[in-house]
Amino acid sequence: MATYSRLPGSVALITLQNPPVNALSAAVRQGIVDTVQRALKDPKVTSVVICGQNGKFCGGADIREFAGPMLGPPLVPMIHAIEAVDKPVAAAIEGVALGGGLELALGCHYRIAHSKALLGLPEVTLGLLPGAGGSQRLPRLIGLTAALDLITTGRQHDSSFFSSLHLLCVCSQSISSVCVSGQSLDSRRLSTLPCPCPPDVDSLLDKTMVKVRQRSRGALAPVACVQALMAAASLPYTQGMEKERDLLTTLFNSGQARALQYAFFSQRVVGKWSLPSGASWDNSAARTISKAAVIGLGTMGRGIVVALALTGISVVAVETQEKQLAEASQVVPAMLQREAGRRSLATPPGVISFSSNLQDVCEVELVIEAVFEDMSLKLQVFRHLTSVCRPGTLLCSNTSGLDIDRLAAVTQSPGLVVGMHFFAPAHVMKLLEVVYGPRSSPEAVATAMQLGKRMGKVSVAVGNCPGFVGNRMLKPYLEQANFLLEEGATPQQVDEVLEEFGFPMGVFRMSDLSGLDVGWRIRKEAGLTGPGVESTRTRQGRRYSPLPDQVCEAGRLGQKTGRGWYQYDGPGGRVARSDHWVNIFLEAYRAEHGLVARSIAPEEILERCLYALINEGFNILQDAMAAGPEDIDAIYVFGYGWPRHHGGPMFHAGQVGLGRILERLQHHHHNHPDVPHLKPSTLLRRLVAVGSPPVQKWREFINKERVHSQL
Ligand SMILES: CCCCCC/C=C/CC(=O)SCCNC(=O)CCNC(=O)[C@H](O)C(C)(C)COP(=O)(O)OP(=O)(O)OC[C@H]1O[C@@H](n2cnc3c(N)ncnc32)[C@H](O)[C@@H]1OP(=O)(O)O
Repeated sequence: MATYSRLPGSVALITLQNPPVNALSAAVRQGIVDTVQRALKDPKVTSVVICGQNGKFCGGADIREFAGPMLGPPLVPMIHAIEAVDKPVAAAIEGVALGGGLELALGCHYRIAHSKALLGLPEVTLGLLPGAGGSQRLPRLIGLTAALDLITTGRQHDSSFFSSLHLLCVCSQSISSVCVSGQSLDSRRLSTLPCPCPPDVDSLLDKTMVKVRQRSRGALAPVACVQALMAAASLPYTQGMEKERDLLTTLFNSGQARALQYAFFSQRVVGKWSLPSGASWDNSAARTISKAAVIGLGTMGRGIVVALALTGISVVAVETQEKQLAEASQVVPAMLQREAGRRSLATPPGVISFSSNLQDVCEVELVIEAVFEDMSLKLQVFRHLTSVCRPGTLLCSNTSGLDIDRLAAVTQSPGLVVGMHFFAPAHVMKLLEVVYGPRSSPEAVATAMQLGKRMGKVSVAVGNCPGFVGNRMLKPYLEQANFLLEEGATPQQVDEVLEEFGFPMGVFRMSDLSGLDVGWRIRKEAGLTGPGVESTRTRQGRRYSPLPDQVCEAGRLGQKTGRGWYQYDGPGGRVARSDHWVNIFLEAYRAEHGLVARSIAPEEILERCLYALINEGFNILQDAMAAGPEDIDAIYVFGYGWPRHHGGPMFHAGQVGLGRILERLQHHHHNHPDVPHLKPSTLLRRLVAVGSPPVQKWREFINKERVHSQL
């Protein structure tokens, strides 16, 4: 709702009230309409100020309402009516003015803001465009060039940025002096102004469209934003508004908008974690960490040190190999400086000390081990840590899939051991998997989750199983990609299909980037390859492709060696080019194994890679290794490049239709009975059997099924 009060003198104050962010729900819109009317009717009122309760102007349209029918007064005529009134109206912005909130402010005649307020039009991130006049009013106020950047990226900025664009009035003036009654408001009505455009407007729009299409990888909203701004640049306001409405309707009804809105809420759902034990964010106390240590200063360790230091934590960075330590003590401060600059921090807040002595971690509150991914080495480090650290120190491992319980078992306090699985580069990537074992205490999980949040990560609590959630699902995906090569596809064909779907990189380009030796080592440890293992295509009772092992054996480890599934300009080269060697190698391989190459349709490539991955997601939910589909989807969107406009693998399964996924998995499993990952999960079958409920209902369904021992 919105409340009305009279300030001393002649100013009416309208306060938006809808905690926590004063979103423009039907009740708030109705409140605005009513209170503006009241101010207009009151002869003693000469000016109006609109503000938000609890130091927040407005977080925009109420996204929760998008799923239902539109009730209450619509936003566009409401804002238009405010702009048209003949008493000056000012928006007094504290906290946030986002989306519809900023559009409301653009309909006011004046805008003033607190220096720390954040403003922006983030609709594009929800699969929409600023559809309450924002795409037409903003460029008329700040010019087409600046508006294009803000609207197509959804970036938020503080008031000094917007003051420089003349979106805000000078803050030092009092509201009553800003809203001087009697002055003509004509020039304050943004809809009546021309849109300032640069001389090369067509070229600017064309270039922006090309850039946006490249960046958006199939997302509709950024393209629609450019189209709406083209209209603002070339059409009168009324026609521009019609274009805005048409584009918004198309976007609003698209699956992409639903996916992006789901992604918005799932990011928040995973923050409210809960464990099968009943421990959760609201009953577990997190410790505040001020001193931490990182053991191992390879690529991951260095990134983790920077991520911690950026939050203001003092870090002891330990590396026992002198050469690596010397290098890290040069590189890490430079990384920290660069990242602080990127985040507009004047000076990096945390202090880092480098050491080659494990003993130096004895005073810290939390340790993150980031040594080489080798169980015996990690066990050795954990045995050492538990003897040198103060009792009560949290011991975390950055393992990407090894058993947390085994590490916990060698310490004096297994309850204080959790996994903190970062993604490279650790100071940049948003995802953190917080891995709990049966003995991890709620306090340890809460502290790791809280620390992740402080580092700006999307932290997801996951159970302890090989590969945890993300890498466990990656395995069947990679496996299918290799089988497709055996059957006749090329790495480029597979990658093109996945990139067309929206991944920034196909599976083979991604593997080259990560290094092919990572998986090779894991397969060797699992006894799947290496000396003494017979070179067959069935291993440990299931279909196995030795292709990636053979590529590694040829010395092709990916970008770092300049050769992998593709060729590069040299070691460390970034641009992937197809390699004749790979084609010859695949032909020879198929001939050796009596395989006849067939032409494989893009649909089959996509189905087999994605549905195998999705099927493993259902198995993970069934095994209670992730609390809900939102957790899996957040992991894939923030850690594995899953296109956000497809919501995440589990959301995508719902969009495709669970019945269809089941039927296609059955089909592929029938054709490949020696591939257990294609066997449809029991949970998927159960969901289909009860009529394929929407993804938001799965968590409840799984819990019920578990109670009734159906899973
Ligand atoms: C029916 C047709 C109408 C078509 C009109 C189309 C026009 C649309 C214009 C729009 O305005 S679209 C919405 C644009 N606004 C946004 O995208 C802002 C989204 N919110 C945020 O970015 C952040 O939440 C925040 C406002 C910066 C606050 O961040 P903070 O970290 O402080 O808190 P959160 O944990 O993110 O949020 C707290 C709480 O509030 C819920 N919430 C936030 N924004 C909205 C919103 N716009 N609508 C509904 N709910 C919102 C959020 O989900 C959290 O809820 P929880 O239950 O506590 O998890």
